[in-house]
Amino acid sequence: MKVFKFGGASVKDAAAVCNVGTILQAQQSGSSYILVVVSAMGKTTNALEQVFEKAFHQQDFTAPLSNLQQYHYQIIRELFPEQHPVQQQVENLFQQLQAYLSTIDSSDLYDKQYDQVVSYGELLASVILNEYLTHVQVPSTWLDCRPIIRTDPIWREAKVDWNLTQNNIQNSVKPLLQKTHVVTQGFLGGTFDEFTTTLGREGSDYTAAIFAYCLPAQSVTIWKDVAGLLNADPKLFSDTVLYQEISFQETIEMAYYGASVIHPKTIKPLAISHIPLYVKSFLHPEAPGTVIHDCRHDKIAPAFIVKQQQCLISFQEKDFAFINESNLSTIFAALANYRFKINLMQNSAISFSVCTDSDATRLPLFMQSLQEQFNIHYNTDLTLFTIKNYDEASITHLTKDKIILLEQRSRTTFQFVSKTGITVQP
Ligand SMILES: Nc1ncnc2c1ncn2[C@@H]1O[C@H](COP(=O)(O)OP(=O)(O)O)[C@@H](O)[C@H]1O
Ligand SMILES: N[C@@H](CC(=O)OP(=O)(O)O)C(=O)O
Repeated sequence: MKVFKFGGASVKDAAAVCNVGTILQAQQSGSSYILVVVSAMGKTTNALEQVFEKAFHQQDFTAPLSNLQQYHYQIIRELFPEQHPVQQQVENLFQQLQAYLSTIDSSDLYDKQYDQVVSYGELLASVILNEYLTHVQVPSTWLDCRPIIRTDPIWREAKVDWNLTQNNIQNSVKPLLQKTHVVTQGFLGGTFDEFTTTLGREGSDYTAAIFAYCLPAQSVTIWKDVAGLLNADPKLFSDTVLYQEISFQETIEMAYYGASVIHPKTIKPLAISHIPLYVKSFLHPEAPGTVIHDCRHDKIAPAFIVKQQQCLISFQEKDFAFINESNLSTIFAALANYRFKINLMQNSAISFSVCTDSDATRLPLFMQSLQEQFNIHYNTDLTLFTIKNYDEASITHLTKDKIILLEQRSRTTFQFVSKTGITVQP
């Protein structure tokens, strides 16, 4: 049993959906079926976020919702003959979404209602892909993952209940995979009282790992618009190098530091169950791509990782007290309380600095909660650069012309926070 994950870029239009069909047709062996995890088409999740934002603030969301409808209808028109039943299914989903949007209550939980709305991207994509596969005679069954992937109600960042989820997958998904491919949604889960949850933005890679761990699968393949795992994002750096083979450990660290090609939570379930992860190009499916698995490296090309929209905050006790375990625990408790992840930290005698993702809503509240005890200084719009497996040449190359506010180096990793960013290549 294998798991394939197709992200937004791989199903962004009708031609892309056809290409997914071709990839699956090439896999048909008759005896081994594939669990297919699909994300929302193209930039649908961003568009649904905009629709939700307007609905929550009681603003008119008709135009962005209608654009989203037209986008999906256009894809269907190009893929299916007229009067195909998929049309009704997609219409039903849009009607359900519209009905939910009309009940949105600004005085109720933002994050909970957000999850109910953005989940429609994956529901639409999975219905369309499943119908398309059936249409081109690839045996396939649609699966609603929400009663299967059981989570807690931490909206937008739900935690998986592994025991329940594994039981569900063993009892209801494994038997299905004896007969057909199964198409399901990435990114989504469900609570015991049947509310939809999401696993964190870009969380469909993680969904693939959850299914793979629980089946267990022989491998996971995530299909991307790049040749595989590269030593840098090709949108930010020229002359990137493909890792043909790389260890789970190297990859988990790259994902943690911000290599957005793989969601950071994806690696752990695969590493502990020794399930190889292939990163392959949906544009060149015949190319080998990258295999991430149990292996050792003597030497590996330095990896350049960039995290944008960073904030560097420094704290000093008002009475010049030393930084110690007690005031650090106060700062850490506030970071946890406001759900800030520490991307880098450093302390000196009387000052503690932390680099986190900027968040215009939570940042002021977080700082307010500490301002009685600490003098707080901060800079926003910063970039955190990381070089894994650095050499001196790579440091010289990357730090050239940068205004550096803080830097740190360990035996393998060099990081700095910079006022100078990096531009996306056209
Ligand atoms: N180290 C890296 N190797 C390859 N791609 C990377 C890397 N870091 C960032 N990326 C970016 O990740 C993108 C693919 O991931 P993503 O957009 O999340 O795909 P999808 O949403 O289709 O699953 C690439 O287009 C590339 O710009
Ligand atoms: N659609 C969700 C989940 C996801 O993982 O998408 P993608 O595979 O396209 O990154 C998001 O955009 O966050």
